[in-house]
Amino acid sequence: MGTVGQGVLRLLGHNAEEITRRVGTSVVVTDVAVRDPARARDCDLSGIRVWDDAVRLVREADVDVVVELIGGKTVAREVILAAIARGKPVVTANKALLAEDGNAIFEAARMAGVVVAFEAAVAGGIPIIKAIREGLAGNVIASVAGIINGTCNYILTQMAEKGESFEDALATAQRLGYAEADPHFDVGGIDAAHKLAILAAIAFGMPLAYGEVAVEGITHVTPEDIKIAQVFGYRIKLLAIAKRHGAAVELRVHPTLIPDDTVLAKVDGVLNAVVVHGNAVGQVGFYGRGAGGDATASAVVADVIDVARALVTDSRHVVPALAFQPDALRPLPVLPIRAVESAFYLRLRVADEPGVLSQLTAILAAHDISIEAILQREPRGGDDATVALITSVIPEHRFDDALAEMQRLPFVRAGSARFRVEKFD
Ligand SMILES: NC(=O)c1ccc[n+]([C@@H]2O[C@H](COP(=O)([O-])OP(=O)(O)OC[C@H]3O[C@@H](n4cnc5c(N)ncnc54)[C@H](O)[C@@H]3O)[C@@H](O)[C@H]2O)c1
Ligand SMILES: N[C@@H](CCO)C(=O)O
Ligand code: NA
Repeated sequence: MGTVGQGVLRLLGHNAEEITRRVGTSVVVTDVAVRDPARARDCDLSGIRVWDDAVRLVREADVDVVVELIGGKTVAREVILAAIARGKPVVTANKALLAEDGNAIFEAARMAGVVVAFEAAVAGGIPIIKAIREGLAGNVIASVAGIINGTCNYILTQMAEKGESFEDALATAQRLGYAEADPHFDVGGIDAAHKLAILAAIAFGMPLAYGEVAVEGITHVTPEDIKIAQVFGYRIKLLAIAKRHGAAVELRVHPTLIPDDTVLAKVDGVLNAVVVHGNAVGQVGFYGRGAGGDATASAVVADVIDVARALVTDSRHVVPALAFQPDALRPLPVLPIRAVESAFYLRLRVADEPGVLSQLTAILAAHDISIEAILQREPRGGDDATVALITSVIPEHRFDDALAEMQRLPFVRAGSARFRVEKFD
């Protein structure tokens, strides 16, 4: 019931209705184990049996799935092995344990016929495990690389953009629930190396080889290095790289200068990004929140849903074709496009005469449409002039009404262009 555990409990509550429609039955938290029952928590434990001994819970409670969100390699390992021994599927976010002891844990799970699911262990909310293991399974994967520690990326971003000190940025990352219990795992590059070992295993089909990852953290990256790199046109990011070289692989985590006009250079704050190179698909990129209670809970709950579906559905239809159970699909009214809101780009050909702009803008104002950008190009060689503009976000019917009125003006020629504008931020 720490950062991620509370996030999972909240999410299972908030999204209960849709989760039931996806699984075919409700997913209910019946039992939790906590270290300190007296501690105040940002989630509702009413109706839930609270244990002070996690291993005992797993051995004795009447549950279908065990979710391990304790972290570390002692109690967490005991919890997972006890669940496997009882034949209970396990969901965990524990990359440290999996990277270091995963070979033995997965073997024990295989022998017992039990699933150990771990989407939350790598890149938080980004569904990278599922993408590589299932979505890209038709490829021979040549490389997996990216930004996979949210805490380090947050610190480096704050140092570069806000001039914040390393210590202050780390303290904020801890407060926001991004950092590991021991933040040395983050800033020392160890957490990224744990995740890289997991990625390399599922990308290349090799056992977990955490001990062979070359690791360098970000503690010696100074504000001065960040500034000089910026002058050269680079950003400094903690990258994790796994690449095939013939029959060998390279596995490394280190601060890296990357050109500031590349996609990875623009992945800032707690965001993670993973780029996979497959021999059929080419390059595929994944991007999203890599840490934090809610983003990580998204991945944990996805695994819980996977496991729950397998428990309640016949094996040929574990994942419903349309994601929700067939009897849970509900028709939703689709908005007519005229009611959809968007910003618009408009280009008009107009006669070159006085008063053109003011009449066009008067019509827009009358329809309560504000202009975000506008330009007028003078006529060349007897041509008409061009006026182009971008509007604020408005319902489409309002834009169309204004456009129809503009097109009735005597100086507006045929041949206008109109496109929707999406800003994606
Ligand atoms: N925070 C994130 O963004 C994030 C993202 C991905 C994965 N993870 C992983 O998720 C796991 C949990 O991380 P977190 O950030 O929630 O850590 P956290 O420290 O907030 O939570 C861990 C909780 O476990 C409790 N605990 C410790 N020993 C216990 C015991 N014996 N019995 C019962 N409870 C016990 C602690 O009191 C604490 O509340 C870790 O494996 C971490 O690496 C975290
Ligand atoms: N401490 C980790 C949590 C997500 O695995 C990070 O900052 O990325
Ligand atoms: Na993930």
